[in-house]
Amino acid sequence: MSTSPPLVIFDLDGTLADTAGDLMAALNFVLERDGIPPLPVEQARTLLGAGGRALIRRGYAVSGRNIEGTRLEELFADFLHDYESHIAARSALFPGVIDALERLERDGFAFAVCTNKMERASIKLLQALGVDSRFRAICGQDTFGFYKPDARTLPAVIARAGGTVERSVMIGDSITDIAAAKNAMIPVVAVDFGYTDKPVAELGPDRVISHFDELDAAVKSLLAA
Ligand SMILES: O=C(O)COP(=O)(O)O
Ligand SMILES: [Mg+2]
Repeated sequence: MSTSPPLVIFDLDGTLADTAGDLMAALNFVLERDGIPPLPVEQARTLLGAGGRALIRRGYAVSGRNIEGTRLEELFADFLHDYESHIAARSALFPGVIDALERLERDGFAFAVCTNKMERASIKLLQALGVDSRFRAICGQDTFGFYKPDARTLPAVIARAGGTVERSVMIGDSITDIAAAKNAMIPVVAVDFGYTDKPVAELGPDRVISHFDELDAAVKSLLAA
């Protein structure tokens, strides 16, 4: 008999938490130091989803500058240092997250986080938001040596959280999450309030929700299927 609970795996930036204000502030810290005008927080939509290095590369590319190699690594270290100093100053859980976790927990679900943030920053953010202890595993871009959308990522998170691939669902806001789930043949619910330049409904998720109040029904219908 299996004792593994059904598992709900959450993306972090743009899914569990609205973090664009702090991420864009840290990006603007490095851009401004290089004499580049700050980017508006609305631009997060086109810049976030693939992790901090991608954010920096895309942020510099807006003004036509190509950043790679050791320069990228230096900027990434400075970005992370700045970001971690104000990690939840302008960040908050999206409405209904806590209530949804409590309802699903009462129904026997367990939870994990799979993000392309660094693991340390992810844990620090979830601690600051008061929810870290609710997750059986908090996995970041540097946790396994591969990351979303690599097909191995979600199975690795599931193994760490003590779940099974057959009874897991991914919740995310971007093409990266939807591709990671499809690559691992795991059903995926997209939230439509996160960071994506293309509407998530066009990216082929199994369900789309606009509020966490709709999460339970979406997850249960996918696991029953
Ligand atoms: O912020 C990013 O670029 C990635 O973070 P996410 O995987 O939690 O969305
Ligand atoms: Mg995201």
